[in-house]
Amino acid sequence: MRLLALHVQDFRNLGQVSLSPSPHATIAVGQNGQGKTNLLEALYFLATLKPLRAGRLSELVRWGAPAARVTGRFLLKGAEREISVEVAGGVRQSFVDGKKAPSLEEYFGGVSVVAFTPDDLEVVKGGPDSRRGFLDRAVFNRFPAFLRESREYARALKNRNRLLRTGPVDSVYLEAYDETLAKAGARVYARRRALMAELAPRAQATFASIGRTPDPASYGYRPAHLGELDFAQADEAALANALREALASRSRRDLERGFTSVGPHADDVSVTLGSRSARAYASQGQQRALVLGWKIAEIENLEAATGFLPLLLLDDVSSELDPERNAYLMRYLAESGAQVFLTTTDASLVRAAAAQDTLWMGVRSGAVSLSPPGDSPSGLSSPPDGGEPG
Ligand SMILES: Nc1ncnc2c1ncn2[C@@H]1O[C@H](COP(=O)(O)OP(=O)(O)OP(=O)(O)O)[C@@H](O)[C@H]1O
Repeated sequence: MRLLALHVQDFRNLGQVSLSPSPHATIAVGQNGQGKTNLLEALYFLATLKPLRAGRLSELVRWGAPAARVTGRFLLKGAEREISVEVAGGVRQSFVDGKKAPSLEEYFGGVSVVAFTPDDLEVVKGGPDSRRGFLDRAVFNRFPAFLRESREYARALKNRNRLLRTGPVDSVYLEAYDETLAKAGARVYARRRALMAELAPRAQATFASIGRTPDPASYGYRPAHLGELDFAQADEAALANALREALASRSRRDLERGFTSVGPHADDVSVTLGSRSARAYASQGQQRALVLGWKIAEIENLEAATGFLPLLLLDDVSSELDPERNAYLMRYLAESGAQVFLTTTDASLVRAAAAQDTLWMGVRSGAVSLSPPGDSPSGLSSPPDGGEPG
């Protein structure tokens, strides 16, 4: 898979951007607050239909503009196809080759992306919700149908919570809501479990080579409150049963509190180092190495599963990693052959990922200036005047 062309219109502070990315590294250099992350976010949104940071879709539309639109032309299995996503009036619409996308499967058609941001580096010590988001992003990348499945779960959860808040509830009525929630929840459990089965061993192995510690890492997911269930082996019907029972047994408490206390939305991912909680005991450098191990595993896992390397989006992570781990990452990117987009305020931090055909771009006040391929800002360790190389 390769992105041949990208067009962005009125997305956040970006007015109009058209570029033909390098098959390898495309690097956006600029000072803080200029629009570098917005460019990656546009690409992430195109490839996943999910915002990277925004809470609401309307945040993605450039202030004062009626709509935001991102279009990408991809080379996939020898054929070219164009996908677009548009946001207008808080509503998203997706297109394939200029026509409304008939289905998500048709839209994605093999496009996949892995993003790596400074927020990811904080995930080990953050709260369960950020780890869940982190896990689910990997699940979306691996199983695009999860976009719809997780929404179904979110809808069922919202409906049950609304019912709990409206006061005394007929138990037969509540059971019907539990049934819907349990089925949708079982799907989410199964998807997360499948992803973890593939990813965790790879992440553990990658960490072993970058962690600089004799302690092994482990990454695990086990839903809470499912009793004696053998989570690793249970089929989807058994998962749904277990969740239905957990919902029923906690319904009094849920009614008192007005929200659902069990289900995939309340789970956590455990990350341990030498069998101790990494959140509680790992150093900051170790925590970041644990995340780096996970991200590299995600890339390799997607390649193994789909036969393609995903697009890689790295938002200013180099300045957050120590020099040794940054060097590891840059070497990995250069050797992997992946198509990668990097942002940085300091070109010297990412130069090791650049090859002869790197496309360097400067980003300033939402405008992108391009340097011809190969015209790297050599000797430019800190780009002058807002980072317009070349
Ligand atoms: N919907 C929007 N319309 C117009 N401008 C927006 C919108 N959303 C965000 N911005 C602007 O985008 C800018 C931030 O861009 P971005 O996050 O891409 O910065 P950056 O270049 O990655 O900076 P940093 O290096 O600090 O991460 C801010 O000036 C913000 O006000």
